[in-house]
Amino acid sequence: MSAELLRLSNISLSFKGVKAITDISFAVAEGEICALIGPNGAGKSSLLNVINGVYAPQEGDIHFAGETRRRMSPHHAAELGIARTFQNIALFKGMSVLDNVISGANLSSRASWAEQALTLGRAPGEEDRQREQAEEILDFLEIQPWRQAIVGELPYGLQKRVELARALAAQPRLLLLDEPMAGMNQDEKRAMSRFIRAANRAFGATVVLIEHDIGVVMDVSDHIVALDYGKKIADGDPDTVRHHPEVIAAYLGAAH
Ligand SMILES: Nc1ncnc2c1ncn2[C@@H]1O[C@H](COP(=O)(O)OP(=O)(O)OP(=O)(O)O)[C@@H](O)[C@H]1O
Repeated sequence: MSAELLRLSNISLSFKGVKAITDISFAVAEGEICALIGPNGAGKSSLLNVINGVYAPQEGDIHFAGETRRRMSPHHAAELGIARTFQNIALFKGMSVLDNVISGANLSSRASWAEQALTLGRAPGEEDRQREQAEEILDFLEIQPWRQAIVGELPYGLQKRVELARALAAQPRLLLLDEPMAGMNQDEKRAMSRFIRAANRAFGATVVLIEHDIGVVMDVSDHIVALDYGKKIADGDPDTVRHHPEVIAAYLGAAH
């Protein structure tokens, strides 16, 4: 069995006294694809925001790559190799596909921001390396034909793929994908699932994703954690979680 990359221990988070997450614990093994599922408002996005340091939980600890902490800044999370995509695409819409992907590489660059701005130190060689790597990722995700296209002018499904490319350019150890298939038709979802699986294998990135389409979730994930009203209701392999009575009741539409 693979080593643990991430473990959440007894995480609780509330907003002005309203509980979004209650006492959630689970572990993600290095190299796996883990899906967070649950109805609207179950706490899935909040949990991603805890993992990448945007929200500070009131209780609990996050263990990541050998470090344990209550919270970390988003900046530190990026340095540790945590990258993410967003429910509503967060790309530079007026820039080219290639430049967007290169901007993702900058997040993990060893040259400091000041060095890059002044093109001192490691920055010039770094720039070539980043461009080369960005081109490789564009090839891998089959978006090379649009490399010079302006992102905002591309169809939605392709923009989602560019966002995945940008996150991969940071060479993450942990990739957080918030609804990577949202708004896609079945063909686009199938293609995106294939790219996520391929990226997981080829780049060795562990993935935690949020997805509502249960068919896609069953197909793409090794491990599923189900939430309802901020609590964990099931945790295991897809087959176990699919047949869990609380999951059937809460998520798959049976009456409460
Ligand atoms: N910044 C915030 N301020 C106040 N309440 C919040 C905030 N973020 C989330 N919440 C609340 O926390 C709860 C969990 O929300 P969250 O967005 O994490 O759920 P979700 O499972 O991702 O839902 P969805 O599938 O609709 O995206 C909800 O009740 C939500 O209203």
